[in-house]
Amino acid sequence: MEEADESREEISAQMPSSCPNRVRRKCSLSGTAGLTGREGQVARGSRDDSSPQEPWHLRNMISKSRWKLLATLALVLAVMVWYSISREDRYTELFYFPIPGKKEPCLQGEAERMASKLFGNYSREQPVFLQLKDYFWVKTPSAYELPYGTKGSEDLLLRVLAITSYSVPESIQSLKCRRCVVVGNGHRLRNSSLGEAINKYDVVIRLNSAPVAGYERDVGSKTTLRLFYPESAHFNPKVEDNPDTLLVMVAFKAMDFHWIESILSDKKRVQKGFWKQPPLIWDVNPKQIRILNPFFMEIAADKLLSLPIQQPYKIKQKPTTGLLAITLALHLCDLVHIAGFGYPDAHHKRQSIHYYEYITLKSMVWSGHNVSQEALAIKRMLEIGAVKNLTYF
Ligand SMILES: CC(=O)N[C@H]1[C@H]([C@H](O)[C@H](O)CO)O[C@](OP(=O)(O)OC[C@H]2O[C@@H](n3ccc(N)nc3=O)[C@H](O)[C@@H]2O)(C(=O)O)C[C@@H]1O
Ligand SMILES: CO[C@@H]1[C@H](O)[C@@H](O)[C@H](O[C@H]2[C@H](O)[C@@H](NC(C)=O)[C@H](OCc3ccccc3)O[C@@H]2CO)O[C@@H]1CO
Repeated sequence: MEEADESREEISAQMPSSCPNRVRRKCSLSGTAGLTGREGQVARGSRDDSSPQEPWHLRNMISKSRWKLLATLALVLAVMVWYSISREDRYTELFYFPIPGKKEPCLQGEAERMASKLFGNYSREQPVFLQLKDYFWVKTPSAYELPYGTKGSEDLLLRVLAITSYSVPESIQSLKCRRCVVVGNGHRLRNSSLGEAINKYDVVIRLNSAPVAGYERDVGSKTTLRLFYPESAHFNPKVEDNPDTLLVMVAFKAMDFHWIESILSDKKRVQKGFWKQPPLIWDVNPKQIRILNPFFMEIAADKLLSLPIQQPYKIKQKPTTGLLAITLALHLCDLVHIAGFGYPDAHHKRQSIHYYEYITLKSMVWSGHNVSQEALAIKRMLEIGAVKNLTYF
């Protein structure tokens, strides 16, 4: 209070009484040095002022100045808060700590904005899963063959889509803001104690045959979507998944459609054409199966890894299932966090790459994945804030 009175006096002391109303602000800046006698008294807001209007104007101006001062302070404070938050983001961009027991703040449309930044001009209209209508009535012409498109596999696909579904479940559809976490299979999840935090996301995306049973403390137990291909399908999905988990098949070759059709329609199994034996008996509910739109593979390959569409080599380069899942999440979700991504560096070649088994980088020599290139793509996503990482990178 005292301070306020002082500042009022200070301002009023600088105010020449001769200032006309319209130039008051300018006038006040010119100062009152040398004001004496009555002039000085008026400038200080003297009570015996012959013009009864002046003290009111002075008070008005004082309160205006005070508001201006407060507004400036608030602005400075806001800038400081904004700056410190953005700095904090930069520090944590490679490693994000979820607050236990607290749901992540979710900004509707945020991942979509980030996806546009990353992928440039790309269609939001694409369905997440392939749908029968696109192959039944009007055959959707696809520019590419598998794995980036469905060209040449339409009839096979028609049969598969007739026995599977394509809808995004209402439980996901109805969410105002979708918080998603993509759980990679990396060794970094071991002893991470992230299970509880992972289970809190609306959508938990897992990959291949990554187990949860026995690893709940580190990786959680909720699985909303699991991306897989025949060679990576878990032999006992009921143990690792929830009854409502969507099993999303990523097709790399026509044989993958053959496999899922033979399983679901109980047709004769074909064993040739796979690089690893997939399950021949697979106990799943057909309602849980979806076929991922190859569009996401194209986006990951082209926009994130700059891979050529046509590859004349024996070992064709392709995105890992994890990178594909992040691409999908940026399309499906509003907030995308990741965990368990990142391979050991050259100095730790003998370190396991998985959280659930001992297997080294050597196993990936024929995989057609460029993990260094993928690391750069993920770092870029972390840097622009498109995704946040719950484990280190
Ligand atoms: C031998 C082999 O072919 N291994 C491939 C395996 C294998 O086919 C399945 O595990 C079988 O169940 O699958 C892959 O991947 P994998 O199943 O190992 O891991 C799933 C995804 O997690 C991310 N990851 C994994 C380990 C690690 N140290 N850092 C990571 O970032 C990657 O994004 C990875 O995609 C695959 O599908 O991409 C890629 C691997 O190259
Ligand atoms: C997302 O890719 C999946 C997995 O991560 C890859 O490791 C795997 O790569 C296999 C590749 O697809 C096979 N290629 C063909 C044409 O089937 C390859 O087959 C053996 C081979 C080896 C060397 C040269 C030619 C062929 O085996 C790779 C695994 O070692 O693909 C997965 C998707 O299917």
